[in-house]
Amino acid sequence: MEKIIIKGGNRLFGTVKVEGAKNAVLPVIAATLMASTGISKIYNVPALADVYTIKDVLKHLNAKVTLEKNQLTVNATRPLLTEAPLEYVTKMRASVLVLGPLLARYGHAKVAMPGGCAIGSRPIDLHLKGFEALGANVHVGNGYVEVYANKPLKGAKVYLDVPSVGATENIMMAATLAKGKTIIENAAKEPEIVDLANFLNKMGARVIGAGTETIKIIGVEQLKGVEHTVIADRIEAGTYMAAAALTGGNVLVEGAEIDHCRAIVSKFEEMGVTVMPEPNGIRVIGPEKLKPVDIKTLPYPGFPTDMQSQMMTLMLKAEGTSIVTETVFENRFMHVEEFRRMNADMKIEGRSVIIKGDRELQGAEVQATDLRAGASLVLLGLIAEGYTRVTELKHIDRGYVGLVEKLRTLGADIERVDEATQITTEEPVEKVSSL
Ligand SMILES: CC(=O)N[C@H]1[C@@H](OP(=O)(O)OP(=O)(O)OC[C@H]2O[C@@H](n3ccc(=O)[nH]c3=O)[C@H](O)[C@@H]2O)O[C@H](CO)[C@@H](O)[C@@H]1O
Ligand SMILES: C=C(OP(=O)(O)O)C(=O)O
Repeated sequence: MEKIIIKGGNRLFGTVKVEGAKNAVLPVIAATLMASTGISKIYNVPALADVYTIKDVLKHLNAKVTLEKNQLTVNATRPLLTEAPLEYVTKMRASVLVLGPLLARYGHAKVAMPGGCAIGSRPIDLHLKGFEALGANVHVGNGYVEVYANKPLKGAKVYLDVPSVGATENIMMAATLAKGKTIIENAAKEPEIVDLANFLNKMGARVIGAGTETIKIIGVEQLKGVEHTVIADRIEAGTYMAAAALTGGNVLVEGAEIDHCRAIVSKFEEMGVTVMPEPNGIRVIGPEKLKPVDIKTLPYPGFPTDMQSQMMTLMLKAEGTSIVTETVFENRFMHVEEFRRMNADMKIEGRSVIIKGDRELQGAEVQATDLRAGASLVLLGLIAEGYTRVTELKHIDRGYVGLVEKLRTLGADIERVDEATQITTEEPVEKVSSL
């Protein structure tokens, strides 16, 4: 079994480089399916398990895809299939993002219905509501969801009950080739939505207002392949910022975009962390003592749920009591049990966790329950007494490229091993993606 083993106690110093954003690159890659002419070239593509999964989905659909040194090339000009089987959706929920593009281009798409996951039930009702508003029929049965249009999609007004990131992206993509004007109200405002809109507009789409709660899409006849550089991953950046703050270190998180990290930065500052924007990134200097703080996760520009568990690691070191309230996903506290195995004093009360800080944390054998939980257990290992062994690394590989190497370069005592063979196994992304 593969494990990450960390010996706690080292402060982190130096520079760490942030990759392209997982949550931006996945919808952008899905959108390349709509390019009926030309080749799409996507730069700054992180070599993540999720990227290999979506690449496999595109290949299955008959697109020609190559990934070389962070550059992904997609030729989707030959006829495509419109059905993605279960194996891809179980590996990665974001596989449902091919629904919008295929519906737009072919009037038909079918994917396995995604189930819940470790952070909540995660329905796709709002995606489907949007497709129906554009004139598509939706059929759910035998574990699949099928969307089809008997006549061309027609622009419409769609109000989202919650500003879902995935629903906004899927509806935005479907609407690019619909006749007339679509308006998405209460749209998600995440930077990844803006990145997707920028890519679609380069492809020839007319998307206006991405980044605000009202997005207008004027349908066009066809889209073409173009070049695009994906934005930096604000959650990966936040994770390394947390590592620096937690260990009392001094780290430059290179490539991190301060404008996308405002909520994170503001909470770090409340805790007494020094955060300095520099021309090529964000410098974080951890104090000797952290102050307690309360956070509530919210859609962007609120505090991101994807940084919730990493923030808890800082709270565990703070002098006093902090409270985390999770409002985005109904079940994103699975990591609390694992933190407790490391002697953390945490109590779940409904949608909140009360965290008593400043207690000695102890190394233990713990399991990553989702990708951010996995990264957070590694963070906690950096300050725990003795050795921490983190298992279920497939989750971490979905969202972090070279986590172990990057932390080691900053001075952490950390390695990744396969205990069955006692071989150090670093960067196994391709292997994991084929599990
Ligand atoms: C690949 C990707 O970009 N993943 C991100 C995306 O996930 P994802 O796009 O799945 O998250 P959503 O924004 O859709 O989910 C937000 C909330 O809306 C609910 N909901 C969503 C869709 C729907 O049809 N019905 C419904 O009720 C969800 O259950 C959840 O409670 O945004 C999340 C919220 O910032 C992040 O944690 C994920 O990292
Ligand atoms: C929840 C996350 O991603 P996904 O939606 O891909 O599961 C995440 O990135 O923390």
